[in-house]
Amino acid sequence: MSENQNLLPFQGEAYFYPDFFSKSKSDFYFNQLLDEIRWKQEPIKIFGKEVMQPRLTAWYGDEGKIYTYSGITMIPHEWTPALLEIRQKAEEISKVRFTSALLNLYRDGKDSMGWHRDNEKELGLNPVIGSVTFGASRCFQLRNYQDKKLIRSIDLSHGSFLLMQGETQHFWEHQLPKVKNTVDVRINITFRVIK
Ligand SMILES: O=C(O)CCC(=O)C(=O)O
Ligand SMILES: [Fe+2]
Repeated sequence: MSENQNLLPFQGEAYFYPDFFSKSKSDFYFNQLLDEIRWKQEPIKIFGKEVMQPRLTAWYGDEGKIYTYSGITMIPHEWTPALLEIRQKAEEISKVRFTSALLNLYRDGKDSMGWHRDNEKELGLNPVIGSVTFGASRCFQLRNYQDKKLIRSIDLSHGSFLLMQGETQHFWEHQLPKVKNTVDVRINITFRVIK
């Protein structure tokens, strides 16, 4: 792994590993996850109003690690063998023990995730987030919270790994914007440590 320069100029750390999983492993995991994960479209509360999220999600993890975000409480499903293998690789490079994973499935270019920080109190002071991508590449952006003109963009490709740590979740928001051109399904796993 040589591609490990910090993508952020200050106030946090983000490291990108483009070929974290081999092509054949990535193809295998993509199909496996597409098939066996209990994908659902869930509502979230925005200013007290329920709206459907523009993507499918699922929550997996250690028993009892309950997570609340945007007004919904997520009770985890049990780890699958594939998720445990992927987590193992993510843990080796991240040097933390991940308790939980939020999975996202973007069906096409209209599915997205808006600007946010992964700063729920369950994640502790400086969250370590390990993000795995299988399937279509999508543009991922980090934007400084104080200076919203300061943006870093990166293509998260099939089999890649992005590690965010340090003060990143205090000072940088991130998003996965919609795209106009046709894109295939993308699966993302964000591994997290719930305290
Ligand atoms: O799909 C992605 O790459 C981003 C996912 C994300 O930001 C999240 O799950 O909090
Ligand atoms: Fe996030």
